[in-house]
Amino acid sequence: MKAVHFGAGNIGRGFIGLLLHEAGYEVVFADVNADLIDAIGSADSYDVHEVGEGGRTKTVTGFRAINSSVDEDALVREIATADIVTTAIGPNVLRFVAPVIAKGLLAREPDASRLAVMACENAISATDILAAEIRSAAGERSSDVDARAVFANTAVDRIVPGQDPSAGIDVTVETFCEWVIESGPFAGSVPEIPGATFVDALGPYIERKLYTVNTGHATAAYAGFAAGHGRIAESFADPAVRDLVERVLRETSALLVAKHELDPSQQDAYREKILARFANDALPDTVVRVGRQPLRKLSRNERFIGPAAQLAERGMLTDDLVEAVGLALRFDVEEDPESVELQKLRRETTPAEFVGKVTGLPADHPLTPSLVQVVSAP
Ligand SMILES: NC(=O)C1=CN([C@@H]2O[C@H](COP(=O)(O)OP(=O)(O)OC[C@H]3O[C@@H](n4cnc5c(N)ncnc54)[C@H](O)[C@@H]3O)[C@@H](O)[C@H]2O)C=CC1
Ligand SMILES: O=P(O)(O)OC[C@H]1O[C@](O)(CO)[C@@H](O)[C@@H]1O
Repeated sequence: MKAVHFGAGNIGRGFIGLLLHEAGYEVVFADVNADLIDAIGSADSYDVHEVGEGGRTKTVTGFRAINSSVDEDALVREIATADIVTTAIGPNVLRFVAPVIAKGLLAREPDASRLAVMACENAISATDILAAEIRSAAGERSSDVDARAVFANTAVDRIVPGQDPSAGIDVTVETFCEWVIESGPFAGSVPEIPGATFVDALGPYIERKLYTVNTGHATAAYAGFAAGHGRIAESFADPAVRDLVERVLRETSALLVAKHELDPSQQDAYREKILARFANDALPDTVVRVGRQPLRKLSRNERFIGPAAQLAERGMLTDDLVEAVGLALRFDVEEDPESVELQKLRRETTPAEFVGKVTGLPADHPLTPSLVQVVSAP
């Protein structure tokens, strides 16, 4: 069994590549980072160090590596003969890998089994976004794409911090991981991946994950940055930051319970477990990494505006989420192009224009006035 995985970064090596390896797949990593691909290509194994309570080290073997910017033909051949294609490259990059996946699909033998395509990104319906791009890249052969592929959305949860450059291709991760995949598209024959959980309805899982883990983590990052903290664990140990994270997650939990009819005590337990993960001092994670790409994180369906807009539409409280958005506006990191753009927009637009442009909310949305107010604050 063979899997082609796009993105040999933190999640690629430390989570999806590991689980595919444990499931018995040979993993072909495809990445545009030449140094990384050379390092993976010249290694026989790498270690995944799980840190925190119960952590242990796991070794991944049986992989190869392809530089996807220079060796497209080889990549097409690999996809044409693979069982699974996964991605962990960032939601905004999916459109760039779609053309080569389309070529690989169209190069498959017509009687080959259907290729399972799963985007493993922090975004709602990331695989649907990828599938649309693949169909578009296939042009008039888009119906062949659907005959040859099964597209399944997924939710991925494991905190994998930036890595120490001296660690080579080894990866340090937290012990927790959860890969949830929608089963419907497989029509009864899901791929064998023991580390993954297949569910009928992914919607509640992805919203619960994005609006709890990601909303809380990003709040800790933005509040921590504003308070002058560098590491996430240090930020989370600041009582004022922790208090805000807890308040924000009580608001998102209220939405999740109301919308998906979750058991409130189970959601409380889920939230507590996540708060303990944020406090993991063994993870060398930074507020700059977790807060990266603030414009994406402040967009319409993402971790702040997504839940806050739905809460406002239901007439429920959003004060703490709006406070967190206010802190996100102070994320000013020279090396992060979206942070630079965010600060530029703040200087060059009115608060109302800023809210419309960044969040995509119309002026008459019930959340808009409180956002305009927080953007107007000095
Ligand atoms: N790191 C984490 O804790 C978590 C990350 N995620 C999600 O996983 C995805 C990946 O995140 P990370 O692994 O942290 O990022 P990363 O930056 O460590 O890895 C991304 C990799 O994708 C590669 N890449 C970029 N453009 C590419 C292209 N066109 N073709 C092939 N490879 C390309 C980069 O060179 C890099 O090696 C993101 O969507 C993120 O939101 C989800 C859960 C947790
Ligand atoms: O990867 P994104 O979407 O930029 O979000 C930042 C971080 O959020 C988490 O997924 C969960 O908190 C991180 O570990 C992740 O890298």
